[in-house]
Amino acid sequence: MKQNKSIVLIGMPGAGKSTLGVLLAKELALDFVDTDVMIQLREGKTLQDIMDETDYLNLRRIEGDVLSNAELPNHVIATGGSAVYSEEGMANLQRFGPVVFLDCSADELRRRIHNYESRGIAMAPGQSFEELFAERQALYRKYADITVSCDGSDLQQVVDRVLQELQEQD
Ligand SMILES: Nc1ncnc2c1ncn2[C@@H]1O[C@H](COP(=O)(O)OP(=O)(O)O)[C@@H](O)[C@H]1O
Ligand SMILES: O=C(O)C1=C[C@@H](OP(=O)(O)O)[C@@H](O)[C@H](O)C1
Ligand SMILES: [Mg+2]
Repeated sequence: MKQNKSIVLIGMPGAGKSTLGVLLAKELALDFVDTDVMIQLREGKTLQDIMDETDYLNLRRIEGDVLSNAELPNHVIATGGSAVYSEEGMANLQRFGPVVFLDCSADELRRRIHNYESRGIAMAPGQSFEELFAERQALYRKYADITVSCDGSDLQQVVDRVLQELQEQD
């Protein structure tokens, strides 16, 4: 594992990007950033406020802008689940290190998250969770350098698996 390299976590809401990212950063002596927090700081409001005041496409636009202009060497970068809608944003993040897709089944995500409809997910009104899941799988796979399955594994097991995959890449 090169010390000057960042790691970019992608995946569905509930996949564990934010929770796992901090643990990974500690294991690897890297800094940690959650791009959702970057968006909120820049806008001075919560993601939910942005969605309520405008719409999900505006949130995706702002997210794309933040990701495209981010300078994040030596970080574990937890993205929001909708980061993959920004081609330019993902291309920028890819400069800093490998993209790790935390791959959870729809059933597992449903078990973890009970408020999908009110969680501020950047999705079209009326779109079902299953439709969103299918639409996004293709995008996560497109950007993934490493895919780690998360079903039935606790946080530490997933962290260990990510670390192992990163070592094998080096
Ligand atoms: N491997 C896991 N096993 C069990 N619970 C998990 C796992 N990964 C994440 N969680 C839980 O799922 C919830 C969502 O995690 P979070 O890190 O916020 O996901 P994301 O940032 O990908 O939306 C949290 O309550 C977290 O503790
Ligand atoms: O997938 C999404 O549309 C979103 C996921 C959220 O982040 P997490 O994936 O960390 O929950 C956050 O960026 C925003 O509420 C939109
Ligand atoms: Mg998160």
